[in-house]
Amino acid sequence: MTAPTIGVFALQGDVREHLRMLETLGVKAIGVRRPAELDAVDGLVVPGGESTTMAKLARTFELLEPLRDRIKRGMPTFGTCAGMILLADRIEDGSLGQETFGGLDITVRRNAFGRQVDSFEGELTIRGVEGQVHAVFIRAPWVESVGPGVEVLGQVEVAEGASRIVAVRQGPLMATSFHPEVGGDTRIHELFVDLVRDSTAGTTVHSTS
Ligand SMILES: NC(=O)CC[C@H](N)C(=O)O
Repeated sequence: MTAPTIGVFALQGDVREHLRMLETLGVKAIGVRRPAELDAVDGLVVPGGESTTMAKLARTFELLEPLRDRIKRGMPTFGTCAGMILLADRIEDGSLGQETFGGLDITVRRNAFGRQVDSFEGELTIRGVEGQVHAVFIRAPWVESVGPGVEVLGQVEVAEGASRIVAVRQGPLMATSFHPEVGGDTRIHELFVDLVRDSTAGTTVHSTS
């Protein structure tokens, strides 16, 4: 099978790190700034950055509707941090009126971890990845609630006995609150590349939950 082409939404955000990670995995990786580039990809990464700006730029560059359409038609898409916000169907209060690409039946809270722990790192267990994953959170969102079709892949403990969801999957859509493109661990990207390969091979992607 030929290697899939995976795009990285490239109007704003940590584009380069994702491209490098995907190339390490033997995938053809391209930046997506225009509808024609979106047409050329089998899957898309929406990176971290600033979600309000990213949505506005997507609209300006006439990518917003084509993106929504591709996601609706089942394009495997992986959102990290701001990318998670953009894939969410709902944003908790404070961001009323903010547009998203949507697709994931989740409600997210932006900048959820608060000022004091604005940015932090930790070891997480992620479903589908053996052992621990070192996760870097930068003004990260968390997932407040998930719909019935959403599989929780990872959580982080925020207080004794209280955890928040930071990684999810729904069919061909995946999202993490943290930045898996930082550092040399390619395993989260591998999960996504597998989703893209399954989808280009024409197999149905089943949720394991
Ligand atoms: N590192 C990030 O992607 C931060 C996301 C940013 N706080 C937002 O709300 O868009």
